[in-house]
Amino acid sequence: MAKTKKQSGQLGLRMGLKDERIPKLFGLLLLFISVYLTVAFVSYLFTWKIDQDRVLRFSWKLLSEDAATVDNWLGRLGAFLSNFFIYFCFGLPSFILVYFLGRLGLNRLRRAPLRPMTNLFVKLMLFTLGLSVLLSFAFGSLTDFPLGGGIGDYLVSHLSGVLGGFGVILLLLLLFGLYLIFEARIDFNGSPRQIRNDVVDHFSEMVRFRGKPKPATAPRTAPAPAPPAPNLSSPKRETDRPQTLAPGNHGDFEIESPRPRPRTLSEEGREQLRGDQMEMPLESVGDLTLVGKDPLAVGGDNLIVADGDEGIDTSLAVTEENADHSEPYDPTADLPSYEKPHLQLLLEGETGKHEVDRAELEANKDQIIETLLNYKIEITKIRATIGPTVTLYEIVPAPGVRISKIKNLEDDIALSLAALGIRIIAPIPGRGTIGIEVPNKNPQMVSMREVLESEKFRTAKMDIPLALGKTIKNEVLVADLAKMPHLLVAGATGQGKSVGINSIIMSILYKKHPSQVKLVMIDPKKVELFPYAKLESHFLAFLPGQTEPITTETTKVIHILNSLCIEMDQRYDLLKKAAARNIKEYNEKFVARRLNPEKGHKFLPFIVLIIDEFADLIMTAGKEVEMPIARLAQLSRAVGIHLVIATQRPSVNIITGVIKANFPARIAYKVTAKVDSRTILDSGGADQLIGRGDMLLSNGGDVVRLQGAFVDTPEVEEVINYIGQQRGYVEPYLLPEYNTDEEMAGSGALSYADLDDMFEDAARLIIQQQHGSTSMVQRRLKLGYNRAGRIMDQMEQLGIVGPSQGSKPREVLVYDEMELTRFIDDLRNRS
Ligand SMILES: Nc1ncnc2c1ncn2[C@@H]1O[C@H](COP(=O)(O)OP(=O)(O)OP(=O)(O)O)[C@@H](O)[C@H]1O
Repeated sequence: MAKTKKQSGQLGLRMGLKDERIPKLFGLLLLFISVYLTVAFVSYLFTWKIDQDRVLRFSWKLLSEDAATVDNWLGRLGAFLSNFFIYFCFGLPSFILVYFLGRLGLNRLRRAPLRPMTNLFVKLMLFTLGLSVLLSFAFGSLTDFPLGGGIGDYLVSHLSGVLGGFGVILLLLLLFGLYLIFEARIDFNGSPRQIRNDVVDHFSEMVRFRGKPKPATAPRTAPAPAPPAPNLSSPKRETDRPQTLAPGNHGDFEIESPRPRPRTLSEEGREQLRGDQMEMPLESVGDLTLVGKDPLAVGGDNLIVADGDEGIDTSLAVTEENADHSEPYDPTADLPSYEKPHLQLLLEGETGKHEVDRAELEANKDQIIETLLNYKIEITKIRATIGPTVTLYEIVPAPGVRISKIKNLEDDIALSLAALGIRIIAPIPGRGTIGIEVPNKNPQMVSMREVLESEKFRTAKMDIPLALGKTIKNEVLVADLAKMPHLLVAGATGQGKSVGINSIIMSILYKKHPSQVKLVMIDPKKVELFPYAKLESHFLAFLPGQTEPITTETTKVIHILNSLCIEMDQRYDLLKKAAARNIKEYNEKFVARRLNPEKGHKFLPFIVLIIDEFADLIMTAGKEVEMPIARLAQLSRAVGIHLVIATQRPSVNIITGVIKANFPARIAYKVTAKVDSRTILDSGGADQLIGRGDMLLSNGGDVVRLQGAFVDTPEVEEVINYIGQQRGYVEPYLLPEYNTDEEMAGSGALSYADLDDMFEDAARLIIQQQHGSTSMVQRRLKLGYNRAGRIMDQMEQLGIVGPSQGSKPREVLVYDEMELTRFIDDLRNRS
């Protein structure tokens, strides 16, 4: 009994020490001390002359001597401590130590690992000493103030005795040089400007010191020009308005606050119209209701499908490491100086042009009513919602009127309204009303800039937010590509598809750091995406040895698609090892340092594959392209690989059943025939669009009409240049090597029949264990020495393991079992 009590007492003690409140308390105390000393030191700068005599006279007894008065703002303790540190120790650089105390306090409060603090302490201590010497040496004789403190003065007098004054200067320079080489690791190969930039970067980084140690494997970034200053001379559309961002905050959506642009009368009128909710009897003159809710926005945000990631088998043992709550891993730390593009690089939207005057509304409404009456369709109410390019008239038919009847009159109504692009939605899903969309006489262009600066986009907490355009209700629609999870874009030529692709890419570039998203670009037409090649060392991913980062040739495309499949398999493997269901969970674990990089774990960026025009690919390579696309589309969602594929040939031999089945989210621009619309959306509608970025977005059935955001090629180039000029990764993001069948066949003249019966088991074992040892195969599979040796040789011939290395195990060259299965299937098919 006594023993149990003792045990529980120990347990209590242990729990007490482990109690996370203790380091926090300690941290708070340190912070207090740091603030206290800062104030005392600052006060010392003003009061040192008055206080010094008293402090020196009383020494530490000052603290207990009530009669002694001092001027320091923090009393006798403040006077004593500041005198001690500044006068006796380090002079002005004492502030550096106070800074360190503050950092340590924060570190304890956050319960981050202590090791970086030790490093920081050593660094700052040396820096403090060096600075004390420098100050004493250079300015000590100019003032009575103890600039370098007692220690600085002592070292200077001692050193200058030994080395002479000039010797001290040389010594200081030597120390600085050593610091640059060993600590700042400055590369002296660059131009003087680059070296200077690197030094400045280093020191500013140190002062900012985020305490996030770079991962051991982090590539060192090459010296490159510092990020360019914001381009203040970027072109403006129409008006040359003042800058709206504070310098230095470019692209930082949180702090950027656009100045409200001057409103035009017509805009104000519109706003008011939109705000109004008027329901009037039909007979009255202005019997229009302007609604505030978008009846069509059945999609809206709902477009983003619920997060039902296809889970993977997580039964494997969890290999969690570093459960000691170290400081989170910061994927952006490899490129800390990267600045997202700022909004001034884009043109401002047109203003004052988009008038929808009341007369137009009334005329359209009257005509709709009249036309319907001609066909004996009575209605009880009509409401209008004005969008950027079209106005939606929502009508409530009189009881007893069949909806199909109205639907059949679509062409007649269009004819009588003498306008192109009438689209009838009968009924509007979930509302039981009928929608008639009529194009506005003066359509409004939706600029990329206004959608990017919208609150919705700026605050979007999505994995891959895409600001696609504005809905009929003039609301910016932001969709998450990660949840779509792939996007098929189609439309006749010249209707806005390329602009749409650019706006998708812009959304990503404006929101994401290069460590978070990688783009794989395929452009068989060779003209659309080539400007993005400049993002090679920032955002692009491609194959090793690929000279052009944007893939244009069909054979290379096949390689890259298969390589992405391998990347997908490898990612699944990593997820499985980490017992994570999807990339989000995986990265969360990695960031929390619960996955060990030494076991192959790494932060996984999202990968977005963009194919601008896949028609030619399907025509020339058929299944070879279609199959990997389908495989990726089916499986890649959970591992963060998303596809955006576009075509201007929306026919069934291009948008095949296989492709359609795997792309629930689709965008249709204007097409010429209803059948094309059906091919893309499974319904008509795209043939009635008006072009120039007018589009329908469908996600698993819901269809939303949008006016796509417009971004012009020069704007795109500005943004690309802004990013391209910044320092990038030394190593671009490379996809796994893909060996073609011929290459694999060359790896050995072995046929499937030649393989030992136990070959597959042995290969699986080796791959699972990632350990190429013959004796392990022997032992685990109960095989004789010779047979196991033969199997190993066969594996070597097939490139599964490397050559024998004497007594050491062979290198395992195949990473996961899926790859092995592919290997074996290929062999089997060939024989
Ligand atoms: N969102 C938009 N807002 C306003 N105008 C647009 C928009 N998108 C496209 N346009 C207009 O339509 C023209 C053609 O657009 P775009 O080049 O994107 O078409 P496309 O379908 O890609 O053509 P192609 O298939 O020949 O490449 C643009 O130059 C522009 O004038």
